[in-house]
Amino acid sequence: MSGNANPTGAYRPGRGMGMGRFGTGEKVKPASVYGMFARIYQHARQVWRAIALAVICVICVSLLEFIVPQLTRYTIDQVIPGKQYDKLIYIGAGVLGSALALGLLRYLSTSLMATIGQTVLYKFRNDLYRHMQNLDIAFFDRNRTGDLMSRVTNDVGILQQLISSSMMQLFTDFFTFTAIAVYMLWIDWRLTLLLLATFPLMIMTTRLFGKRMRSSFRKVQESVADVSDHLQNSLTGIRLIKSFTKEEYESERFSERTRINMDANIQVVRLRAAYEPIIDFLNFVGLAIVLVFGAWLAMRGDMSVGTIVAFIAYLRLLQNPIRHFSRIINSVQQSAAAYERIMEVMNTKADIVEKADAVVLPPVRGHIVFRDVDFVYSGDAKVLSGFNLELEAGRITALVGSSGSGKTTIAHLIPRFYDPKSGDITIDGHSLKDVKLESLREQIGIVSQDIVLFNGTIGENIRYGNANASDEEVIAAARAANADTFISAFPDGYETGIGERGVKLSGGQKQRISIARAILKNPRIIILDEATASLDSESEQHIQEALAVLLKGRTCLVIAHRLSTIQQADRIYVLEQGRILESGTHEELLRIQGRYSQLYELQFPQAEAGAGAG
Ligand SMILES: Nc1ncnc2c1ncn2[C@@H]1O[C@H](COP(=O)(O)OP(=O)(O)OP(=O)(O)O)[C@@H](O)[C@H]1O
Repeated sequence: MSGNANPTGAYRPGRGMGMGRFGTGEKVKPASVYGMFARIYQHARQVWRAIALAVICVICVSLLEFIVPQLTRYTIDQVIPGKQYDKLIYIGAGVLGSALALGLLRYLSTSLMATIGQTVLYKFRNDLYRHMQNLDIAFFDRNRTGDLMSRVTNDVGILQQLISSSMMQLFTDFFTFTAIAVYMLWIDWRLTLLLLATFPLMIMTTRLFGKRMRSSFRKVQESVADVSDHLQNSLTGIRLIKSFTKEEYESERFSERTRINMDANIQVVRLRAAYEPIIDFLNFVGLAIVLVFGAWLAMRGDMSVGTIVAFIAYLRLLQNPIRHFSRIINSVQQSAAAYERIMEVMNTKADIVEKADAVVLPPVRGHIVFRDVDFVYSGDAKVLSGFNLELEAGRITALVGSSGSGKTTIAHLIPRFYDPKSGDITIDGHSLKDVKLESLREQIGIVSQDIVLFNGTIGENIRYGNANASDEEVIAAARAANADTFISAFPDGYETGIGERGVKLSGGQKQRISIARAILKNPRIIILDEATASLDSESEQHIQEALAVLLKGRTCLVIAHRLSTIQQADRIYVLEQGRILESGTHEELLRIQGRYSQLYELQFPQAEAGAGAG
C-alpha cells in the first residue's frame, strides 16, 4: 500500500475516512448512540444469565446505598435523642454489614460485567474481521492497512471499555438515581423538585459537549489509525528506509502524525476540563438549595435535622450519577466515534457477490475466453476496452508488454478479484458471474512475484494449498518444487519456523515454497506472475524445473519475464495500453519484427541471436 507515500505533498490526516462511504467519497450517516447500544445488546443477549445476575447485583447495591443514610437519619432523629444505647451495636453492625455486602456485590457485578464486555468485544472483533475477509480486493486497494488494523484493534478495544466499566456504572447510577429521586420526592417533593430543576441544565450542557467530544474523539481515533498506518508501512519497509538513509525523514513524518494525535488528545481533555466544572457548579447549586431551603424548613419545624442530613447524603448519591455521567458521556462519545469507524467497515458491501442462483463450477478443462471486456479500476480511465482473449485448455499462454499495459489486471479478472464493467469472461463456457466464487477460486492457483508466506512453519505454509494434505503429499509437493533438499537441510526440516514474511529464507527459496504450495493445491488453472528479479543461475535452474512441474498439463496464464517461459509458451500475446498488438509463438513473433522483437531485444539483448537461431 502506498497510502502514506506522499513525500512532496503536505501531510493530510485521515484521508478517505469519515467523510464518505468508506474510502469512496459517498456520504454516510453518522452512527447513532442508540444503534450502538442496540448492537451491543444484540451481541450481549447470549450471555443474558450473566446480565440478569449483574442487574440483580446492581439493584442490591442501589438498595444498600439507600439504606446507609436511613441508618444515619434514624440515629440522629431517634437513637441520640432517645438515648437508646442498646441500639448502637445494631447501627454499627448494620453499617459494617452493608459495607461488606456492598464490597461483595460490587466485586460480583464488576467481574460479571467484565465477562459480558469481553464476550461482546470478542463477537464484535470476530464479526468485523470476518466481514473484512469477505470484502473485495478493491476495498483493500482503497483503504490503508494500518487504518484497517486500528479499527479492529484500537476501536473495538474502546467499545470494550464502554461495555465492561461504563455500562456497569450506567446501570448502577440509573437504579440509584431513580430509587433516590422517588424517595426524595416522597419525603419532600418541593425540595426535590427545586433540586431537579438544575437537571435540565445539566442535560443541555451534556448534549452540547457530547457532540463536540464525539468529533474530537473521532479525530483522536483517526490520528491513531494514521500513526498505526505509518508504523505498519515503515516497519515493513525498514530495509528500504535504511537503504535510502531515510531514518530521519521517516522519524519526522512519524512525529507529524503523533503531533496530530497529541493535539487531538489535548482538545479532548480541554473539552472535558471545561465540562466537568460546569457540572460541578450545577451540583453546588443543588447543595445550596438543600441547605438554604432545608434549613428554612427545619427552623420552621417542618423538617427534622436527621432528614436534612439524610437529604444531603442522598443529594450526593443523586449527584454521583451526574458526576459519573460526565465521565460516562466521555466513554459513550468515544465509543460512538469508534463504533462509527467499525460500522463504516461493517456497512461496506462487497461488490463482487455470488448470484443467488450461482452454480458450483464443475471441474474445468480450463478453456478461458474474454469477450468484449471493458474494465476500469475507478474513475473513467479504461484499462481494458473491448478486450478479447482466448486461453486454450491445457496450454501455456504468455502475456508480455510494457509496464502498465494491463497484464496483471487481465490475470486478476480470472479469479474474479475484480469484475469487468461490461463484456463477459467464461471458463469452459460458464460465465464467471454465474458460478460460486469458492468453486471458481479453488480451481485456480496463483503464483505471484510478490510472495507472501505467513508466520508459521514451512510445512504449514505449503499446506496452505490444501489443509487436508498428508505429510507425504506435502513432501512430494516440495520435492516437485525443488524445495525438499533445502528444507530438509534445516535442523527442524518442515517444522522450521519462518519469521515475519519469511525473513530467514532467500528469495529463490521463498519462490520454491510458493510453487510447492500451488502444486499441493493442484488447480486446473495456473496464473503465474513471474518474478522480474534475476536469481543466480543455480537458483534460476531450480525454479525453472519447479515451474515446469507446476505448469505441466494445466491451463496457464503467465505474465512472462523469463526467456525460457516465453519460449515454452504455446501462444504469446503482446499488450500495449490494454490492447493486443501481436500474437503468436516466440518464433512467429520474432519473424514479424514488430513490438515483440523490440521488447525482446530490450530485455534479453544477448540472448536474441541464439534464440532466433534456435
Ligand atoms: N488497484 C488499482 N487501482 C487503480 N488502478 C490500477 C490498479 N492496479 C493497476 N492500475 C492501473 O491499471 C493499469 C494497468 O496496470 P497493470 O498492473 O494491469 O499493468 P501491468 O501490465 O501488469 O504492469 P507491470 O508489468 O508494471 O506489473 C495501469 O495504468 C495501472 O496504473
